[in-house]
Amino acid sequence: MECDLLVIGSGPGGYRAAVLAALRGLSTIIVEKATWGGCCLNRGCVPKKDWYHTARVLDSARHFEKRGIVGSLRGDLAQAWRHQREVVVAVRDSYQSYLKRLGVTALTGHARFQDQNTVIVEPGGDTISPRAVIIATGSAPHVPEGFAVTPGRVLHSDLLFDEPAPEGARVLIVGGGVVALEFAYILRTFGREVTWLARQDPFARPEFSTPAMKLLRTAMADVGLAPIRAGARTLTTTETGVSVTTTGGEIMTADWALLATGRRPVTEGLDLARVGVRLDARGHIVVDDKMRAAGTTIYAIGDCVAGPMTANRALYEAGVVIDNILAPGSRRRDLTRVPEAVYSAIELARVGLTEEQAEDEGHEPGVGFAAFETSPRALGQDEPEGYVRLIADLDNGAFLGGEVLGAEAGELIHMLTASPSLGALRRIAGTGFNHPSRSEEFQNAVETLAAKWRLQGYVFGAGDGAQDAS
Ligand SMILES: Cc1cc2nc3c(=O)[nH]c(=O)nc-3n(C[C@H](O)[C@H](O)[C@H](O)COP(=O)(O)OP(=O)(O)OC[C@H]3O[C@@H](n4cnc5c(N)ncnc54)[C@H](O)[C@@H]3O)c2cc1C
Ligand SMILES: NC(=O)c1ccc[n+]([C@@H]2O[C@H](COP(=O)([O-])OP(=O)(O)OC[C@H]3O[C@@H](n4cnc5c(N)ncnc54)[C@H](O)[C@@H]3O)[C@@H](O)[C@H]2O)c1
Repeated sequence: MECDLLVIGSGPGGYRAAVLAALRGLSTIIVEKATWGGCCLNRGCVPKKDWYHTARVLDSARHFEKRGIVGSLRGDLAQAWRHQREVVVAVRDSYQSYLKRLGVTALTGHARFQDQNTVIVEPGGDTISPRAVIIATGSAPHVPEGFAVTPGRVLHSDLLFDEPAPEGARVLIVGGGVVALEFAYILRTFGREVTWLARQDPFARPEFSTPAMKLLRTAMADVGLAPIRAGARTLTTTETGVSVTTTGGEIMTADWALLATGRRPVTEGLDLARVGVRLDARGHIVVDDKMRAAGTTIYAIGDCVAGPMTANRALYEAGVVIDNILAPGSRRRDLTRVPEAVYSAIELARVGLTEEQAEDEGHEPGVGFAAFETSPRALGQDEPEGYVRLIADLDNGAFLGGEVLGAEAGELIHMLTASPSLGALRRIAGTGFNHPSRSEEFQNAVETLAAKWRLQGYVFGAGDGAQDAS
């Protein structure tokens, strides 16, 4: 089989690359060895957000009495599991039919390189001669040495989505990353007793600001969640559950455990060495700033490449690579364009540079801020926590980065990703907003920023610098 582009892996990176390639006229084949849609669709973002929505609804019951709602709510994790499964199947069907409509050939099997110009798909043995290849083989849960996954007792996040969650009420979560942050909240809201072991402080994430971490910590504490600062040294299954020995020597028991101990890139069985694709010390595929992994025809994107392991990055990199295949060397990867969002006791989202990064790059950053506590929409929703925080370059009024905390932060962040450029702040200042809405706080944050740092000329378009920012 011949084609312009072969994509290996159908997660968000591979799927998006195949769609963009077909839309732009490339004959495209995509190969998937397991479930179509990869981690994000089947065991990550999509089902997680389905559960997160239910968790938020359950959590809103805290405000029922004062809102005049009578009654209480109780979460049923088994039914919530069935609900996420229905959503996943519906989305998967729509993805597959879209690929079909676009004329993308979808093959099932394990792809491996035979040489620079040939990829074999097993077990069928299809031989493909593509003009370019994108490796988008993603990642898999990392289980620390000495720990064993046992269905029904010791799970990683993949297993949590593959089978209905164990019934036991006492859950032990091991890990201080995003999976732990998100599932500690979801499981707690569904009524589980959560014991949370985190080797590192989960509220010390350099990509988010100190006020963001403070708010997250408070929101977690409000729902009864506080991590124990210790690692898990051993984790064994017992007749009735699990038993953990912490790095401090303490022994704790629970009905079941969730290992949220990271993910590792998947590259096995691809025969990458045959085509000169190199791996770094942690097993990630090494790419240049145009996402080239070997020569000018083999590219890699998403979780199999070093960087934040998010669907957002994989989706963005798909666009970078398709541009580079169509116009070689034309587009450089710029991760400041990729938003990040975390869904926990409070929703957090950010994009662009932090103040520290901005300073390191030679900018003079200034911050503008608008809190939701006076937003009529947020007050009416009983969710006044959070804020919009913007960082601008004081030398030219350019938008450098921003952060949103609070309800729907993952949606609101698009106010900043749509045009992250010199004129972004002026665009927000001049935008017509729906009132009352949470989005209006972006305008307030821009105005606060302008007043505080005397950036009115850049932001409102009159006076010094108006020309620069347009
Ligand atoms: C619990 C959880 C929640 C998450 N929530 C979010 C979120 O809210 N937002 C966000 O941005 N990110 C989230 N993520 C991260 C996100 O899911 C991943 O970053 C994303 O799926 C990576 O996409 P990818 O295309 O690189 O790879 P993957 O989604 O891992 O897909 C790779 C695919 O390649 C296939 N494959 C591998 N080798 C071969 C081969 N040799 N031949 C054929 N096929 C092969 C695999 O079977 C797989 O289907 C979450 C992750 C987890 C675990
Ligand atoms: N909203 C999102 O974008 C989102 C959501 C979920 C996952 N993800 C991505 O998926 C990837 C995996 O997430 P993760 O949270 O599993 O990984 P992670 O790498 O962020 O965190 C792993 C954590 O496990 C801890 N750990 C490892 N061994 C331990 C032990 N023995 N005892 C105690 N703690 C131990 C580490 O210290 C670390 O805090 C991340 O890269 C994340 O960005 C993204």
